[in-house]
Amino acid sequence: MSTTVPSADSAVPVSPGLQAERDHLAAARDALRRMREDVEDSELVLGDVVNDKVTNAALRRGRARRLAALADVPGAPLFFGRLDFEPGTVFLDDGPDAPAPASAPNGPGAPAPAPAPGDEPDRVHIGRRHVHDPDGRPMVLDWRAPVCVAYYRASPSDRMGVRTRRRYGFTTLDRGPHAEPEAVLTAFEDEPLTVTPAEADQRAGELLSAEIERPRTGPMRDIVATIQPEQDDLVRAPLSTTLCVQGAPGTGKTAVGLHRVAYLLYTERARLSRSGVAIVGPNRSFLSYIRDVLPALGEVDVRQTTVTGMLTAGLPERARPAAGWVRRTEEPAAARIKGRARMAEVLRRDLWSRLRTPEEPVVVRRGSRRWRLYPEDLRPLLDELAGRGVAYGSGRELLSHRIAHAVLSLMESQGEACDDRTHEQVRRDPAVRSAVTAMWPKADPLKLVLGLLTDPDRLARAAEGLLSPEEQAAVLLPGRPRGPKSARWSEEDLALVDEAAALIERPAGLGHIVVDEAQDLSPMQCRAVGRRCVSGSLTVLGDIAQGTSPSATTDWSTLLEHLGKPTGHLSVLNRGYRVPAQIIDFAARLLPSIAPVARRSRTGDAGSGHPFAPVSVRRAAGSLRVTPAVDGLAASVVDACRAALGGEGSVGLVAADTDLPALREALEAGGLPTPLLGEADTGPDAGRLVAVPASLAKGLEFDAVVVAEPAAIVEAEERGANRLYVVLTRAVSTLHVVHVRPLPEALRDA
Ligand SMILES: Nc1ncnc2c1ncn2[C@@H]1O[C@H](COP(=O)(O)OP(=O)(O)OP(=O)(O)O)[C@@H](O)[C@H]1O
Repeated sequence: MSTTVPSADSAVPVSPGLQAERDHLAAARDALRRMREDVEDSELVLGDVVNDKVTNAALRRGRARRLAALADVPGAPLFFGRLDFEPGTVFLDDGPDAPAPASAPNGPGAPAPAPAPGDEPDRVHIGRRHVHDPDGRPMVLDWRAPVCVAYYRASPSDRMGVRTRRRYGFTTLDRGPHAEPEAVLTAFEDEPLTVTPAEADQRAGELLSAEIERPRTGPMRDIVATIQPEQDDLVRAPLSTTLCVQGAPGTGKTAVGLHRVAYLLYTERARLSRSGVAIVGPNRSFLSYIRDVLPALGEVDVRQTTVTGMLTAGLPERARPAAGWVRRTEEPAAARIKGRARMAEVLRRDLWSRLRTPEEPVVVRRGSRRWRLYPEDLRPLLDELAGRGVAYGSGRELLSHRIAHAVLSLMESQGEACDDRTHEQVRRDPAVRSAVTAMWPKADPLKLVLGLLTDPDRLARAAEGLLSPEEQAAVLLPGRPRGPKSARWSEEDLALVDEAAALIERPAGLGHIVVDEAQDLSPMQCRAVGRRCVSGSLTVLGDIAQGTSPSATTDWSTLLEHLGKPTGHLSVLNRGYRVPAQIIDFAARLLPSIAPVARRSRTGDAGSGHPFAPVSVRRAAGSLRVTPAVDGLAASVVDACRAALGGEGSVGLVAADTDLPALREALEAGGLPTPLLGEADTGPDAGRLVAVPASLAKGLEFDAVVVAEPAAIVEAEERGANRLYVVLTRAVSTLHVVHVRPLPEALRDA
């Protein structure tokens, strides 16, 4: 049975069922407001002695966080679904006060018993936040609660105790510039789980397509109302599991990663709020695109960064070049060499080659007496420590203790009384300190890498047997930088700096890291991410066919090894949600050349001939147009963009980075000023039409995409054909390819 009232207009009569749901929504909103007020009114100030001030500040931060987590989500209803369970499945008695364990009383395929008169179901509304009434009775359950699993996974063949699943349609009312938009329920659809599996599939498919095709106007939105069973499996995998997800374009990898973070924070909040969680994405435009998803799910405390952002966060601000840490793009060949894992050994050798065996004795004066340690006494101390596998930085400290201990042994053998104070005094004695500095010099990661990459002889010593002379020449830094601040670092250099920093002092660990577009990480970058997660776990998301970096991986198991998680569990997502079949079939023609099957990793076959191709869940007639630009590229692109703006939602014009300026000028001249993605203050929500350099298209999507001159995108870089594959798979509804030059061979005759 389904009820649909397509309008939010109060003049249109609504069915009693829909009215009841609207009333419940209004009551839940009131209850959430009261929950917020309770937090706002909570007493914070304990006093003004110093300790209390510290505690107060922490309490204030905690309160701000709780308030942010209790914020209503403007434009989205507080609940998106409802489950009617068999009576007694969820609640112990006849009310929602006492939840029972969420076990499924009916085994897979068990028929639904016919409801007896008065046989009221256990009813739960499901939303992004938990909301309870003033008596503590749940009005909306958080989607992450165990009982809500059934919303995503129950099916006619395994009902999990559910009689009926209800999904809501809503519309967002714009309340003017000074008020938040308001979500109004306009419809609901009931899915009895007593139908045949085929009927259920068809109905669920229609709902899903409607949700995916809802026009986009801004940053990515959550998919919490329509997470699919294969996605839910990954979202709810336990924290201890490191997951690696190979997924073709638009299969929901990013969405899964973000929802998994929200889920883990719900189930393991205490552990993860101590250790921290981070999301690592390919670039700042992507981060800006995904920025609203976690806050919409009530999670406001997750760091979202790029790999380089993560690696440079701990570097001293005073050493930061004025133009930013990354000032140079590495040539592909040099990038590959610098990205290889063996660079870690080059750095290790260079760092530890700084140890010096002493040539002079250490002489400690105490009163009228002098205590001497000779080089032959000191050398074993140095060798023993160097062989123990300690971090370089802590070795200095340990050496000073060893030397003090040896001096104290001498003193005691001569009848001197020694205690801990004597040990500390000897350890801090200037003679001991300067011996330590001579034997175990201080090290700074930036200076170490700078020194190594600007001194061919030093590099040759460290790289012997690891890098050929040509490879050594390729990794040297350009120019003659005087110090770290004037060096022109590349992203690959900064991964080396991070390796050096970790050799000196091990970095603090995080509880969980999600790495998106992980196929592009070099082995050295993987090591950098992995060492921040030694005792935590990772969610590694990517697509081998979308690898565009010089070091892009061709094999997930190797990448997992570099991340330090060789037993990570590999899963494949192959149901494509974003891109209609006509478009994905067109783009997938590139796959045999960009991701030859011989290079496939342990993935399953998607069923469409290539292991990395998705099977689209949607077909959309007329979604693909490929047209030669008869009036020249710019004029045709302007026409294509104008036509795309005739439809609903967002429009992305994607072209080779160097082609974009001329195209933007033509658009401006044609009355369509088009902001550039990545420009200050322009995110994907800057306007309906945005110009996207091909190099920044990864991970983004638009309702309509215009791609200008594929040949130029292919030519722009070494893995340009992979880049083109990324670019061609950004469209949700329509893709229009405009070209003057011949298309890449695989795409001809479209
Ligand atoms: N279960 C779902 N319900 C509704 N929309 C979905 C679902 N799964 C994915 N989508 C939508 O499909 C689109 C693609 O999702 P997402 O960006 O997570 O895919 P991806 O695998 O990371 O793609 P790419 O590799 O191309 O970056 C998004 O708009 C997302 O909201």
